Amino acid sequence: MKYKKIRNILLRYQQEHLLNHLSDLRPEEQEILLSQIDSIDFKQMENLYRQVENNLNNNTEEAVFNPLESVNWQELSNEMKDHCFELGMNLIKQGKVGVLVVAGGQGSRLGYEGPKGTYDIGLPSKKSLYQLQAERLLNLSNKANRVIPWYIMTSPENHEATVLFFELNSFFGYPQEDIFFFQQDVLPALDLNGKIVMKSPKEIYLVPNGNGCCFSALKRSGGLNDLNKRGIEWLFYYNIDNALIKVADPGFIGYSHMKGNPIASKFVEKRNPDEKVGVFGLKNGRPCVIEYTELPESMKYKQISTGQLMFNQANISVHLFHKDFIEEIADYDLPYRVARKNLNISNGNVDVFKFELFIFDLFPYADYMTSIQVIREEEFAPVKNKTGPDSPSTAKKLILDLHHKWLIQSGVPLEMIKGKSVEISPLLSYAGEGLSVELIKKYSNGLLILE
Ligand SMILES: CC(=O)N[C@H]1[C@@H](OP(=O)(O)O)O[C@H](CO)[C@@H](O)[C@@H]1O
Repeated sequence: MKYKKIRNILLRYQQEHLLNHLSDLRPEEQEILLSQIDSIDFKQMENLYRQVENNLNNNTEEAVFNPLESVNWQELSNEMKDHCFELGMNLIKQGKVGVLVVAGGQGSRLGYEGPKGTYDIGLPSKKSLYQLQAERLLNLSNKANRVIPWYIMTSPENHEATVLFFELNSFFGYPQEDIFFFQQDVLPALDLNGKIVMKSPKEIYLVPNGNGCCFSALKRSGGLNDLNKRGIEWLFYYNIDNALIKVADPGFIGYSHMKGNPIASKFVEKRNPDEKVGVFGLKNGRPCVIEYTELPESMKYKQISTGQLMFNQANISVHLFHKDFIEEIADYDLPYRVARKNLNISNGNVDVFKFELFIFDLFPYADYMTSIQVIREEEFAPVKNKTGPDSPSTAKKLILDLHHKWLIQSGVPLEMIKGKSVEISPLLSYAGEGLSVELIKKYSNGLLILE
């Protein structure tokens, strides 16, 4: 009965190839494949393919783009920085700050099978990205005497492995009741002719549907209720793959709170016109990010009189959202963005279209947003590629260089650490504070590693 119904649907949408190998499968495998097929919205997939055919992805052409007003954190006075920090710390102390990490992606460029957050970038301590983040959050939580709730978005593909990783590592000392795992959706990938791609004869290739689904997924999972119950006002959003992420940065939170816009973001200066980062701007007067895949050449190289790129505010995927805004937009339908990718399947490689929602397609719903420039070397160490730029080795070097700098700034004589790799546990210092020569002597290993 189920088979017949499914077959008819597939025939209607010309996707009957999904059943080509059904008779070769064991009964339980057949059952799994049929329910996978049953969960697909074929009408939606047909519409998405039509979108590709009509090349509707690029909606940047007719709009008017302008740079977004911003402030450089470095240029604020020390009084202002202290004031913002205190404001942010107070919000954390009052339990008004939560953190959301989007960690459901596939890490295909990195060539790593497991959840990206479990990746060890090769630091002396061998800490995973998750551990680095957990410890930074714990440091702040200890200072505030209040645990910062942590919402972790996984995908069906990596959910179990993520939770297991936390369990095996005793949640890195984080109170379990303050971690909330929830899952994003997946969508099939389509081949260039619009056919749904099979990963193997028994499985459809399902791809996480992008970070733009995070608030609807949070709501569906009960996470938004949890946020409300706890009285959280600001949600600090970030991408799992930034090894230098200053999670729940109090200064940033304080400044954004003071400005009062529903969204705030950090940015760094774009390294060069071709760097694969989105850029902030105003689209027809509303805040937006134009993704690197969609930035027209005319905007990419455009300079202002000083020679600086006009659109130079590189998105490092660090945002702050006000809870009221999240509630307002959680159910909004965002447009699916199309990307052409090469996927590895059981009988080789195949070119596909994959469909994703982008978090920053929510930005134009805010009347204005706060935009803050920060220092790249202190805040942005993306782990995207296996080797070369933005890889584990560049991220590791950025962390070790920063920790070295922290010690020097704390008055530690160069001879003591010259030529050594310095790694400071985030449990010991959140952003370089509280370090000294005595500390080096005390923690020559463990919390502070010198190699
Ligand atoms: C949809 C989305 O969030 N894209 C972000 C995100 O891209 P990735 O495709 O995940 O690398 O992170 C980049 C920073 O690491 C940022 O520049 C870009 O705009």
